[in-house]
Amino acid sequence: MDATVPSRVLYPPSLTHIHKSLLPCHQTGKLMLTCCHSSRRSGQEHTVSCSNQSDIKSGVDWGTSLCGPVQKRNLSGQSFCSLGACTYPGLETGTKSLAHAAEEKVGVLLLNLGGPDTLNDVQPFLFNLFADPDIIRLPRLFRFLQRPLAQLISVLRAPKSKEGYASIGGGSPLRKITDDQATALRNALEEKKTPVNVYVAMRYWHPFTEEAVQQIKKDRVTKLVVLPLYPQFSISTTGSSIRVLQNIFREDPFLSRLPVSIIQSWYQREGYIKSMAGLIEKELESFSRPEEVMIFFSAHGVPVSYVENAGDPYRDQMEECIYLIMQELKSRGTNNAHSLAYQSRVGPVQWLKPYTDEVLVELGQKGVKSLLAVPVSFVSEHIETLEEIDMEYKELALESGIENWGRVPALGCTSSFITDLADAVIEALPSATAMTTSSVDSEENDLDLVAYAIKLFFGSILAFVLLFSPKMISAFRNNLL
Ligand SMILES: C=CC1=C(C)c2cc3[nH]c(cc4nc(cc5[nH]c(cc1n2)c(C)c5CCC(=O)O)C(CCC(=O)O)=C4C)c(C)c3C=C
Ligand SMILES: [Fe+2]
Repeated sequence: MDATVPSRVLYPPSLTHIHKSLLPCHQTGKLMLTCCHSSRRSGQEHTVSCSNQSDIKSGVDWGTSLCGPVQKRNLSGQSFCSLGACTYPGLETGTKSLAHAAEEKVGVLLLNLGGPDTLNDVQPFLFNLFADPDIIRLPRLFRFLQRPLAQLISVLRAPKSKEGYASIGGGSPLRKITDDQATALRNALEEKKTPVNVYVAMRYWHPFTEEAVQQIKKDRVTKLVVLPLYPQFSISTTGSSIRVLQNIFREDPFLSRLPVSIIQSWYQREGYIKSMAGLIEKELESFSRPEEVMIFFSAHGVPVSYVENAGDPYRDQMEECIYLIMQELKSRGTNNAHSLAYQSRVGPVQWLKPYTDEVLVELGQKGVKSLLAVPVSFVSEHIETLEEIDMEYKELALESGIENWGRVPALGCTSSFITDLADAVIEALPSATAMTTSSVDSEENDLDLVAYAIKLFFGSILAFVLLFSPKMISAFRNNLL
């Protein structure tokens, strides 16, 4: 890694920062927010998203505030973003006196998805997930339908999801694994002479983000590092959790002044890449002819529109991540063939391709005999590794002619990985600044009752038409919901 890289840590995407980065778009001339993200495919730095001002207000289009205005590229081809330091009146950043530093109480907030603890939790968990406007992105006119739609989809999907959770022991293992990671991270930071409190904030199940934030307030934390447990950024995961955090922080006088540093993604960190390469190498050894094994990266998908319309950097980051892991393996003398596909699609829209199930069948038909599946978008075991990969995809692969199947375990508490997360936290600390916001959102929230009634009327008609559209009906038939 290039030692001259100033920081890979991003500041909280506050509206203050967003306004600073409004620029006229060279294509349309409209005022646009820019988010820089370099791509390995082009080999050059380029801007992947331009979103117009109305999108900013919606609070949904996370393409707008992913990286901030400045992005640089280091010599080894990795991308990072940086923003100028943003100080808040009355709060010094970086140069604290020794006496002040002694009173410091650092918190680390781990962001994760959460999962149902029992089968009874499955439907309410799914409701929380589908009620998230970053998961089902309805046009503004239909936003009032979010909760009824979430209720409907969660009830329809619950039986299928319950079967999945039943087959992995009756609930999600996410809470326990995340708690273990929190403990391991606290210990690793203690060893590095950085004592911290670690908090867990789940997006869709307990402990909810609100619960974690209340604890942070109670503990009078003086500086906070926000660390998502997703290596790559997506609007639907890290973006969604940060939006919730921003909403909570905006309303609270203590929290809105708390210096915060948000690590938005860390897929390019050396420790993570090396840890992944280590797990892959180890698992390859369990095959009788390791050099003939296809390394098959399977990432959780997102709808294509997130990447192509909303500027989600997820696909670019995923491809860069795979590139870096393969480079690391090559440098260790492992030159296996590899491929990347996307799993776990839900609903009647197009998701990132190629789809994992289709690629497995194709590989089998092409004569691939040995395959090592590598889950790459998440660092814990969960339903999509334990059920979807280990059961469904394994069965499909074997039926398709693949004879030798293996799967790399999720990183979990692998010590080199946890140590690297601890380093990421330490690197993030100096850039903590207050999350500041403007009043743009509250102006927008002023309710116009007449407009609301009109929206409700036409929206209901359209929702009815949509729900019974051929696409929706075929999604039900094909078991995609
Ligand atoms: C990087 C990881 C993830 C992305 C991106 C993501 C997007 C995304 N997910 C859904 C719908 C569902 N996800 C579900 C479970 C689930 N999703 C992730 C990770 C990502 N999701 C994890 C780790 C889990 C498992 C949690 C657990 O309990 O172990 C589910 C519920 C399970 C099921 O019924 O299949 C749904 C539904 C969408 C729509 C989406 C992007 C828009
Ligand atoms: Fe998901």
